[in-house]
Amino acid sequence: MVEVFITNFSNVTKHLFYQSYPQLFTMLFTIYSRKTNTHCYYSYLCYEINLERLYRTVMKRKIALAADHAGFEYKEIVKNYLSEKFEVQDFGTFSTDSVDYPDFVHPAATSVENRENELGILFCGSGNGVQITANKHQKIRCALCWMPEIASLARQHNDANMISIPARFISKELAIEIVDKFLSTDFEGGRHQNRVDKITYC
Ligand SMILES: O=C(CO)[C@H](O)[C@H](O)COP(=O)(O)O
Repeated sequence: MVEVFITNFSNVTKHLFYQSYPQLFTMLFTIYSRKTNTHCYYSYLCYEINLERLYRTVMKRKIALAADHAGFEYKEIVKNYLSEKFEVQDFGTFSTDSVDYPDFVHPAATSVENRENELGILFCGSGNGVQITANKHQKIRCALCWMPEIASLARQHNDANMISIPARFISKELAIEIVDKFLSTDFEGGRHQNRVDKITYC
């Protein structure tokens, strides 16, 4: 039954299914690989990587945004900037009234962990509070970015799936450049993959 299920699906369908039900898909794929005695883990990773690229070209990429009152204005600017090309999910805050950033960051980080959103962008005054909060999540690698080169490196070397922007310390133009670099740069893998793999084992 599992074999029929796996083999009858096109890769695109599999990927879309994986996007919606990652745990169920992974479970079925594991059963299938054991049953057929094939090294499906690697083929799964390969098609995951290739389909990720295909997916990006045909589907709008999903981006989570969250901010506190200090980052609210920058969040709105970035939201407007991204809204045409990306599917943006705004987790708040929705005004400059004083708030506590974890109330907005945790839901945004959870959505990236659950793969409801591919990547996330966070804003607060210094960028630190939102970053520290996001990095409490096991599957989140959130990098504090105050210049575009740091955002590129966060993707290339750290496979960062979220960034934090210090809204009180950089210009709006620079924030947009940082966002552009973050969203257009891929993880390099290789030696960096080994290091990233070791991050959560502490
Ligand atoms: O940067 C931040 C957290 O790292 C916050 O935006 C900052 O602490 C908010 O400060 P205030 O309540 O004084 O506006």
